[in-house]
Amino acid sequence: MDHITSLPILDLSHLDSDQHRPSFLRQLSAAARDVGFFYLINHGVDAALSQRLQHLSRAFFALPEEEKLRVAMVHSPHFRGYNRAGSELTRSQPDWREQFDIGAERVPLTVAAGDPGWRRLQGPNQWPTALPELKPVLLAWQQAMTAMSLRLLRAFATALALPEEAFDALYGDKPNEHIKLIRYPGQSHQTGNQGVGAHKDSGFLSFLLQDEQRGLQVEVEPDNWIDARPLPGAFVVNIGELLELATNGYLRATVHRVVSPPENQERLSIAFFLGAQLDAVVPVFELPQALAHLAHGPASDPQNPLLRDVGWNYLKGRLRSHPDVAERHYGDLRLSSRD
Ligand SMILES: O=C(O)CCC(=O)C(=O)O
Ligand SMILES: [Fe+2]
Repeated sequence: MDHITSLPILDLSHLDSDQHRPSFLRQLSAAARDVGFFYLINHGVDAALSQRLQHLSRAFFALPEEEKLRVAMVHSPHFRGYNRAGSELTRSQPDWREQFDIGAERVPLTVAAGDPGWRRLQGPNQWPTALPELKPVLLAWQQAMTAMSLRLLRAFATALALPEEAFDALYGDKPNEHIKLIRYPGQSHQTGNQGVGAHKDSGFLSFLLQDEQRGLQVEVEPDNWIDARPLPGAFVVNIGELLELATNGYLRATVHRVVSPPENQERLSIAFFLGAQLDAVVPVFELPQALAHLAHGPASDPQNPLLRDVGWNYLKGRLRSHPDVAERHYGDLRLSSRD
C-alpha cells in the first residue's frame, strides 16, 4: 500500500444516489478499515447552525473565569460542565485545553442502594446563565448530529454486509451523545505543546468540527503522523474502540493527538461522540469471511469487559479522567469487581 499522506474525503449525499451508493459504501468500508479517519462532506447538518455554535463556543470561553467556574464539572454527578486547561491528563501529561462537556439532556434516573453506579451518568446539563443562547443552539446541533450519525452508522452496517439495523438496538431511543466544546490555548514555555496527548476514542463514532487552526494529527501508520488540516464544511470522522471491538478489529480505532497552536494563537474545536445506550451490551458482530480476513485490527475477546457493559465502561473512563468528580459524587462506589 502507498503511504497515506492525507485523509480520504467521503460525500454522504452519495448514500441517497442509486448511482453513487455502492461506491460510497466501498469507500466507507476501506477508509474506516485502512485509516480509521476521514472527512465527511455534504452531511446535511446545517452549516449556519454549526457556525452559530462555533461562535457561541468562542463566546463561552471568552467569559470571565468566574462565570465558567459557576458551571464547573465538579458540581455535576453526570460529568457535565467546564474544566480548566491542564486538569485532564493523557499519558500522565496535562492536556492544555479548556473544555465544556454536554450530554443528552435528560432527567436523572432514580438510584437506589445497590443500583449500578452508571445510572448516575444520566441527568441534566449545566448551562451558563451569562450565555443563554448556548442551550438552544447546542441542543439543536446535538439533535442534527445524532440524526446524521445514526444514518452514517447504518451505512457502516450495510458496508460491513450486516443488516442495516444491526447497530440500532445499541441506541434504542436513548443514544448516549456527548459533546465537548474545546479551546486550545497557544504554546508557552510553562505548558509545552500537548493540546491533547495521543489517544484512541473509546466510543462508537466521533465527529470533529474544527476551526481554521491546524493541530489535529493522526497516526495513520506506526510513527507516520499526518495533519488532519481543517477542511471547511467537513467533519473529521473517526472510529472509537467500541466499534473496533464490535467489528472484531475490522474497523480501526486510530491514535490521534492535538499539538497546541503557536504562541498567542488559539484553536477551537467541537467534538461530538456517539455512544451506545448506557444499559446496552455490545456483541461482537460476525462479519462475512471475505471481509473478516481483511481486518487489520486486534481480534476481539468476547469476554472483554469493554464490550460487555456500555454503562460501566463509560463510567470507568469518566472517573479516570475526572478524579475530582469521582471523589465528590462517586466516593461510595466500589468499582474493583469490575476493573
Ligand atoms: O480537538 C480535536 O480536534 C480533537 C479532540 C479529540 O481528539 C478528543 O477530544 O477526543
Ligand atoms: Fe479523540
